[in-house]
Amino acid sequence: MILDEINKKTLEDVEKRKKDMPLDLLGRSLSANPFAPRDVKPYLTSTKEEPIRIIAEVKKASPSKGIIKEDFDPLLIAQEYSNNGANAISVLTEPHWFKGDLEYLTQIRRYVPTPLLRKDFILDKYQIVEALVYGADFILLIAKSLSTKDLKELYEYALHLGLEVLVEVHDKEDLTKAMKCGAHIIGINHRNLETMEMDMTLCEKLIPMIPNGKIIVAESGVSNTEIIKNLSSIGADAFLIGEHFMRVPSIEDELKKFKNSLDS
Ligand SMILES: O=C(O)c1ccccc1NCC(=O)[C@H](O)[C@H](O)COP(=O)(O)O
Repeated sequence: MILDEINKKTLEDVEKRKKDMPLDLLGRSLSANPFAPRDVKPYLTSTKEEPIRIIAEVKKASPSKGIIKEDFDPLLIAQEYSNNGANAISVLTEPHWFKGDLEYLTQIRRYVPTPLLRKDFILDKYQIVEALVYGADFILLIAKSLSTKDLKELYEYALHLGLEVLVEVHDKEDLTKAMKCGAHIIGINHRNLETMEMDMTLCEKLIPMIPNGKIIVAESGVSNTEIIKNLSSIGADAFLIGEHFMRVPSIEDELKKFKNSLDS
C-alpha cells in the first residue's frame, strides 16, 4: 500500500539525514533562525468578511497522477498564490513521489509573506525541527500513519516549538485520534491515502462529529466553486487545493473565483 511505502522510505531518509546532521546540531541552527513561526489560526478561520480560506499547494507530482506540472517553479507559483489571495501555502517537501524539496520552503519563506505548511509524511520529531529551521509555520500530521500516542507526542512537540498542526483524518477512527490529541485544525482528506479512492461526501459524514470551535480544512479533489459552496455551507473553513491550481491556465483567475465562491 502506497502510504506504508511512503512512510517506510520517509523514515529511511530521516535516519540518513540524522547521520549527516544530528538533531542537536540541527537544533543549534535555530538560535540563528530568521523564521519565527506565525500563528496560522486567524488565516484559516472562516469569518463573515472572508468566509472562504484557501491553502494553495505547490505540487509538482503525486503518487496518483505522476508528474502534474512540467514547468514547475515553486517560488513563482507561491508568489502567484500570495498575490492573489491565498491564505496559506502548502509546500510539498517529500522528494520521491511528490518531487518536493525542503529547500522550497526556505526559498518561498524568504520572498513570500503568506504562511507556509510543510506538507510531508511527518513521523519523527527530527522532521518537525526541520520544518521550523526551513521556514514552515505549520505542519501536517496524518492520523492514519500514527498511533494515538505518537500523534499526541508529535502534536505537542510541534506546538512546543511554536508550530501549529493540521491533523489530517479520513475516517471516524482517525477523527477519534485527532480529538484525543486535542487537535484544533482538522483536515478532512477526501482521498484515501491507502487506495487513492476519492470520497467527496466525506465532509458531510465527518463534520457533524467535530465539536464547534475547530478549524475545518477540506482537502483534495476540490476543483470548482460548487464544491466549495457546498462544503462551506456544511462548515468547512478552508480548502486545501493542489492539482487543480497546477493545471489551470491562470492561477490568478481561478484563485479569485474560488475566494469569491459565495458571491454568486
Ligand atoms: O495526491 C496524491 O495522489 C496523494 C497520494 C498519497 C498520499 C498523499 C497524496 N496527496 C497529498 C494531499 O493531501 C494532496 O496533495 C492535497 O490534499 C491536495 O490535493 P489535490 O487538490 O487533489 O491535489
